[in-house]
Amino acid sequence: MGENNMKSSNCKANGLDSNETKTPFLIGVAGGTASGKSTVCKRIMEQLGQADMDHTLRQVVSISQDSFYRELTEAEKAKAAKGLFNFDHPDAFNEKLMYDTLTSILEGKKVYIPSYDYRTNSVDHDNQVVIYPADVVLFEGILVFYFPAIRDLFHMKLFVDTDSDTRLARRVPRDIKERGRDLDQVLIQYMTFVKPAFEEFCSPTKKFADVIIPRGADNTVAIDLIVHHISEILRPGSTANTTSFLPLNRRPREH
Ligand SMILES: Nc1ncnc2c1ncn2[C@@H]1O[C@H](COP(=O)(O)OP(=O)(O)O)[C@@H](O)[C@H]1O
Ligand SMILES: Nc1ccn([C@@H]2O[C@H](COP(=O)(O)O)[C@@H](O)[C@H]2O)c(=O)n1
Repeated sequence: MGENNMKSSNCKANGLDSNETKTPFLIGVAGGTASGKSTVCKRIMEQLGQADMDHTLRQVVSISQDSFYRELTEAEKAKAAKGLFNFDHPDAFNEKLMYDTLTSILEGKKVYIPSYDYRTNSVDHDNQVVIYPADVVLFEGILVFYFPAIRDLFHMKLFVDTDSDTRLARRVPRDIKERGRDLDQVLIQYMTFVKPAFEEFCSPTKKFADVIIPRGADNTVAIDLIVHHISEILRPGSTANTTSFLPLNRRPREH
């Protein structure tokens, strides 16, 4: 199905005529490294029957903040290869690209997201992912609530709160198997940057969350409640309208 058909089917599902563009419901999912953010997003999509669907037809999409790491200089790349670059500091991200992409998504536009290669610590511009307009967009990452302008864009904010020992125990094998790291590198990076930056930049953003999800994807009750809420938004004939999805600071003034 083409892009226009997709937009029209989404609009129908929400009681809009095909010329109206719907503002997607934007959900931020924050939490420490390996807390289960992407697994929680995956569960939400699975329960909504969206996981194994053609991506052009999805009503719910999930995007990782890791796609918005900034390009490194050659000197920074050399440090990163030894686990000596701080990827957990807000300065490691391209905040403007993140903001511009999310605002385009909120305007109902199709956007292109770079993929990220953890093995080379670089953005892969040759493999961009197309994000088609959707009804619900999940944006997950360690610092999605850190930047005030970006934080204000979310309609709902979730914080995945998993014990730090569990997170480290999950991060070590993941980084070795999936991100091409060796044990020393993972542990040095964790103790030098990841843990202190979590305390300084990520953990304090928990206070902005609407819902805190203890134990991540193991917390099936929390996930069921969130899925129920999203289902209501997707329900055909839902009373939710375009402006009611807008963050407070972007809604037109009522007279
Ligand atoms: N509830 C869980 N039980 C066991 N392993 C899990 C659970 N949640 C996540 N994992 C594993 O932990 C690692 C990190 O999970 P992930 O969802 O990618 O975290 P994040 O997106 O927060 O970095 C992955 O290897 C994942 O398969
Ligand atoms: N080149 C990179 C980029 C990021 N990281 C680490 O990834 C973590 C964030 O991703 P999660 O899936 O774990 O949330 C973050 O803690 C960075 O340290 C990296 O190691 N290399």
